[in-house]
Amino acid sequence: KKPKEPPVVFHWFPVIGSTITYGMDPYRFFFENRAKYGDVFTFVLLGKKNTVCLDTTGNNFILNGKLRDVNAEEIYNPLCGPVFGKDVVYDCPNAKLMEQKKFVKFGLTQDALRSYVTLITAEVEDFLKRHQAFKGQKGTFDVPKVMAELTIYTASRTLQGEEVRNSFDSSFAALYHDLDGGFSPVNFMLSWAPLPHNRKRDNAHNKMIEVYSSIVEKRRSGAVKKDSHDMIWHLMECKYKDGTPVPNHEIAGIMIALLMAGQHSSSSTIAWILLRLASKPELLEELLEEQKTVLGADLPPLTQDDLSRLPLHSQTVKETLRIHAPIHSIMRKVKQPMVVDGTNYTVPAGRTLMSSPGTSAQMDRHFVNPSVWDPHRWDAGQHDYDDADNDDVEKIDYGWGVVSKGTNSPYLPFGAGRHRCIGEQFAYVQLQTILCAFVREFRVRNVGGGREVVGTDYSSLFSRPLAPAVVEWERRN
Ligand code: HEM
Ligand SMILES: N#Cc1ccc(COc2ccc(/C=C/c3ccc(C(F)(F)[C@](O)(Cn4cnnn4)c4ccc(F)cc4F)nc3)cc2)cc1
Repeated sequence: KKPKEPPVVFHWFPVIGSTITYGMDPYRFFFENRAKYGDVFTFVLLGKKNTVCLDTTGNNFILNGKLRDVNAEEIYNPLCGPVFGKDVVYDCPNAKLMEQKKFVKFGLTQDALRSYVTLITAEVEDFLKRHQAFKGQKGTFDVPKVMAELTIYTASRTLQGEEVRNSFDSSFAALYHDLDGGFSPVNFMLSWAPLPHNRKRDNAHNKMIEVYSSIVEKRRSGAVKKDSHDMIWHLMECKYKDGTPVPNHEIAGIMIALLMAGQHSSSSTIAWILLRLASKPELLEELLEEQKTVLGADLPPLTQDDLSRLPLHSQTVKETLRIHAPIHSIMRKVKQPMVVDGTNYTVPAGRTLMSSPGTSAQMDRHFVNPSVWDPHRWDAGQHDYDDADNDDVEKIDYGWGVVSKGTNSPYLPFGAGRHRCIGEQFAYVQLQTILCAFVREFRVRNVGGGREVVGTDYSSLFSRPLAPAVVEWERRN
């Protein structure tokens, strides 16, 4: 007798299934169907059955799944392979990805992060003084558009290095744009199709591999002095466990992957932070107060050590990621039949599992008034569930550093388990530093002073604010 499978969400048409309702608003889709079917249910997305496993049990079941049971690269490589390149991330065995994550994690040293705070501050201050959108004393600006530009400058100046940063002022920006055109949900299905956006993607990818490889060659030749902590220098010195150094095309592919990851996640998050502050300007004043109280009224240049002494700034980032997680759906391919934790359902091999930590982060059983954006909810002692940094949380090392399994946490914006993010520390340094510099320079508020916030655009690979999202700015002092 066939084992019992999870209930299937009602749908009128085969293939289309629930694609539109899910694609328009994944969280609304998850909550509505959770009310009908519970935490585990199946829906049809572009002709494929996806079994969703929600809440902390579902997060743990999928994100801490065993390598022999769940597989990421089979789902992600058709989309990511042509963008990132050969032999990196999902275009190689998981063991090789674990080593590549170790390289990157170990490249983000305290010294590197310390130097990034200074570099990011310089980029932001220069940007806020010279950018077209910020001429004069006050005005308006389109937050998502302007923050995307600022993010790419701050990320390329630090992680990518001087040569890449300078090339963004010219050809590289166009290459990035064409490559990014291939980084969209339609390519979960059509990444192989000889469509114009894929030809542009492939052309841009090949040119970017060239750019990175020539940077590496020039540096190996000794023509360039090592005077920074960028990730290219670090990867040039890394060796795999079997002793082989990282080949140039893999250094290039990893750097492209870091560029795409960081750009979409950080620019969406900093945009949401500013849009939320514009809807709640009193919090902006509190942030400035925090800096003056902790760092001194003369607001000396920010250092990395300062960041850990500005709790309201990090809580602002933390709370924004709770409501506005850039990745709303995480997927894995089932390799052999699995009984779903906490149920008597079995999912067959070949099924796609979908986890949504962002959904558990908005459940009222875990957070009071979950739809209210309130950084103070994270004030010391206001919540009890296991935070990643307390010691009675189960920890595990997949070869790229010890991580908390995040087994019972309803708050996992960076995922959990072997595929957990290694960019969290960099993201926090980048986001908090941009926030600090912005708070010092500007007041922001909604046009007309309202307290509303724009809706979310779920149509691309990363959730982001619906654009354009224009707010008023005014230079302080
Ligand atoms: C606010 C910022 C960010 C958020 C919310 C975020 C979120 C995530 C999530 C949810 C995952 C797990 C994906 C999965 O399980 O399939 C992940 C993995 C990852 N992220 Fe991030 N990320 C952020 C920034 C970054 C940055 C800045 C980098 C690089 C510098 C980065 C590099 C990676 C890598 C390499 C992985 C591992 C993927 C794997 O092992 O399969 N992320 N991130
Ligand atoms: N009609 C309709 C209709 C239907 C459906 C939809 C939308 O449906 C969906 C469904 C699933 C998803 C999944 C998001 C997803 C997963 C993986 C990745 C990633 F792999 F790329 C990443 O994790 C990204 N990352 C990590 N850290 N920061 N960024 C990454 C890893 C390592 C790496 F090195 C570089 C990386 F950048 N990116 C994104 C998004 C949208 C719209 C419209």
